[in-house]
Amino acid sequence: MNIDGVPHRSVWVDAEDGWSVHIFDQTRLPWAVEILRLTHEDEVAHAIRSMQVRGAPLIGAVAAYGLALALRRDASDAALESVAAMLGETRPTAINLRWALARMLEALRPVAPAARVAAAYAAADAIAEDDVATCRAIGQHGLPLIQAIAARKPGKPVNILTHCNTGWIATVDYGTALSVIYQAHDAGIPVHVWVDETRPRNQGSNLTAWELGKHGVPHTVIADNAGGHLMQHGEVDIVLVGTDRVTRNGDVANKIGTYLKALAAHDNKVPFWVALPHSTLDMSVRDGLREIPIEERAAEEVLTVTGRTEAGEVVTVRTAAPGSPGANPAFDVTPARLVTGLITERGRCEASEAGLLRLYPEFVAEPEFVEEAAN
Ligand SMILES: CSC[C@@H](O)[C@@H](O)C(=O)COP(=O)(O)O
Repeated sequence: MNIDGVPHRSVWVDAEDGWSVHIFDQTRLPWAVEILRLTHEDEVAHAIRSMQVRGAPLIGAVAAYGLALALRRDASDAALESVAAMLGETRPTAINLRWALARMLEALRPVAPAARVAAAYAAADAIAEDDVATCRAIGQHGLPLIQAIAARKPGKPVNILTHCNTGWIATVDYGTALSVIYQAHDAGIPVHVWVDETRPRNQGSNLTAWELGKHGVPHTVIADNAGGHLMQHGEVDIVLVGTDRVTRNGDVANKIGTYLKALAAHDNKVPFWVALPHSTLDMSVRDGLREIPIEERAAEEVLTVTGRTEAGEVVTVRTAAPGSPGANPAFDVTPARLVTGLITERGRCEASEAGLLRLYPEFVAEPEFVEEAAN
C-alpha cells in the first residue's frame, strides 16, 4: 500500500546494509509516522510485546526476521532453538507467531550453522512474500460479497462494520478484512466503513481510521458499543473482521469485543465474515473457548487513554476513578455458529471443519507442529 503516494510495506530489510529490519512504530500512529530500525532479537521481542508491531500476520513475519538478526551473532543449534522459543513467548494468542517460527525452524534446522544466516533471511523473506500474496488473494475472494450487497442497493454505499485493525500495517501488505474493503473501494464500489474504536488500545480509531483515510475510503469512527444499535437500524450491511487464530471447527479468536459484534450481527441477521490467511489456522485445536490462550494485558491500558492535545503533545491520561482496579483480556473467542463464513486466500468457506478441509485438504490429518514451535 502507500502513505501519501509512497509505496510501503510494514516490515522490510534495510536496502543499504542488507540486514537490519525496519518497521513502523505503531504506538506512534496516527500522530507520527516513525520508522524503527531493529538490529537485535531483544528489540524485536520488545517491539512485539509493546505492540510497536501488532496484527497476527505481521508479528509472525517480524519474529522471523528477529531470528535472522540473532543468527548473525550466533548461528549455533542452541541459539536457533533458544531465540525461537524466546520470540515465540512474546504474545500468546495469535498463532501466526508460532507458525512463522515453526516454518523458520523447519527451514533452518537442517542447514549448517555457517550457511544459516543467508538461509534465515531467505526464509523470512519467503514468509513476508507469502503474506503479501495471501492477503491480496483474500481481498479478491472477499470482493464478490461486497459486489453482491452493492447490487442490491444501487447508488448507495455498502456499510461495513469492522473491529480492531486488519489493514496493511497489521500484515506485511494489503491486510485481511481491510484487503477486501480496499479492493472493493478500488473497484469503484461505494463503501462506507464503521470503524469500532477498539478500546483499550484503540487500533480502530488510531490505525484503521488512519489507513482508510490515507486510502480515501469513506469511514466513521464509532464507540465500540454502537455497533448493535446501528445494526438494529439497518445501518450495517456486513461485518468484516480479521482473526488471530481459527480452530479446526471454525471458532474465531480476535480482538476483545468481536464476540459481542457477532452476537449483535446474529440477532439482526447481518452477515458476519472473518478474513484470514492460512497462517492463522490452528488445525490442532478443536475447542477455541477452552484451548486458545487469551492474552491478559496490563490493566493500565484500560484505566487510561492516550491521545494528542490541540498543542500536538501526545499524552496518556487516567480516565478511571483513582484506585479502581482494571482487567484487560485482549482477545475473545467467537463460536463458529455465529460466523457466517471465512474468507481465505483459497476462497470462502463455512466456519466448520468440513468447510476448512474443503479448502485445506492437507489438514485431514491433525497437525502437531504448531505448538511444538514454542517448546
Ligand atoms: C490482521 S487481522 C487479525 C488480527 O490480528 C487483528 O484483528 C487483531 O486482533 C490484532 O490485535 P493486536 O492486539 O492489535 O495485535
